[in-house]
Amino acid sequence: MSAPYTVPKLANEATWRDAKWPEMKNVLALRAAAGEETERAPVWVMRQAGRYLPEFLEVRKHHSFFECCQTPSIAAELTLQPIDRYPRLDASIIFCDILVVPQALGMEVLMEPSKGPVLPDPLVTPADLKKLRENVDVQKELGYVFEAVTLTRKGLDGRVPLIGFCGAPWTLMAYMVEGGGSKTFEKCKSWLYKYPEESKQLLRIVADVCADLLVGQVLAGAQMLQVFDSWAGELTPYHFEQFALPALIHISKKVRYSLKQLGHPEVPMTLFAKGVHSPSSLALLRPETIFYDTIGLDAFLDPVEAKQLLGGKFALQGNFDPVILYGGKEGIEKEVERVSKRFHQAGGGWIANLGHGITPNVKPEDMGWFLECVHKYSARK
Ligand SMILES: Cc1c2[nH]c(c1CCC(=O)O)Cc1[nH]c(c(CCC(=O)O)c1C)Cc1[nH]c(c(CCC(=O)O)c1C)Cc1[nH]c(c(C)c1CCC(=O)O)C2
Repeated sequence: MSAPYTVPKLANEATWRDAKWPEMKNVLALRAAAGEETERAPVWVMRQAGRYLPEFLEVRKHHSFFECCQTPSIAAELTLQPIDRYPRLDASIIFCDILVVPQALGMEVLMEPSKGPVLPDPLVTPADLKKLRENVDVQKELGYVFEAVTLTRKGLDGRVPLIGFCGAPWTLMAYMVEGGGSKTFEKCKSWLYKYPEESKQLLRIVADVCADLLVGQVLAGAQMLQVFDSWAGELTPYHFEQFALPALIHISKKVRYSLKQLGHPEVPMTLFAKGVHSPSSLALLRPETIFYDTIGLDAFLDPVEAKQLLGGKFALQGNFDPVILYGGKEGIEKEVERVSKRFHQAGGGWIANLGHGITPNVKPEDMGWFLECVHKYSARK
């Protein structure tokens, strides 16, 4: 039988075994990802390197967004900023963006200050699929991400584990077809109705690059992985199952297969499928069916209810409302206490996080207070 997946060709394929990484001082996040009920919840925050930090804005004054992503020394510096500022963070996430995958496929992506991402030449009909680069060489197109990961892992000096990530195929397809963000998702959703087979083909093309990007990050030093399906909630449960989910499973299976072929130990994988709330969709996300270890919840799910639908003794991640950070000291403390009780009741591993990214107007000291509260109230008595 032929191999089910093509393992990417990567520069550090032969050398990862020789890497001498600094000894880990804090592996709480890795333990929780393995399903362990840790003495307190490890905590990190989506978009923890971002515009709420003055030191981030200072760097951004001198470099464009994608220049930051593409220059390994800058990406590493930005990744380390929140870790240096907040000793209470228990994980680091590499500074990059989900849209580097459409770039690797040959699409132009601009980051416009008032609009966010813009793809000036989107995919309009399936005939445009031929514009995409075939057999993407991730080492060539995205080698800068791998370099940034290695530099960061060294710079972390074992303080906390490093998370690698990618966008999910459906979320990336949304950007590639809409040409940027959208309120209605009319164009990308109409592809699913008009061109179901070509949509699946596109999702598969994207998933292949995503998987290779994740494998490359692991060989370069990433210790955990997260897939961001930020627009999963725009789909009906039927379309989530038919389109988004098979592409997510393709990623987890291809990553696991490739790492095994390369002789690398497995790393925990988290799926963050934002807005997936229907009981039937959640029931599809059982780790044993989709091969992800941790399920990230957004703020609109109750951890106990979600756990009942998901079943099993595995880890949940989340799910504080990002607006908690505007709630004032007392408001933050009360809400952390309330949500912590729900996660304790849900049982299994818990990686504390927001239910979506931290927003630009948060005061850095409020983020610090939030982390302090998580340390206090997530402690199991
Ligand atoms: C949808 C999505 C994108 N990017 C990402 C997602 C999935 C998570 C989510 O749903 O928020 C993921 C992402 N983007 C960024 C990271 C870095 C790591 C981290 O700290 O979490 C991660 C994990 C940096 C970033 N990516 C972006 C910034 C800000 C841009 C700037 O500095 O000008 C940062 C720090 C830009 C970006 N990138 C994207 C958008 C919509 C925007 C503009 C809007 C916004 O800023 O929130 C696409």
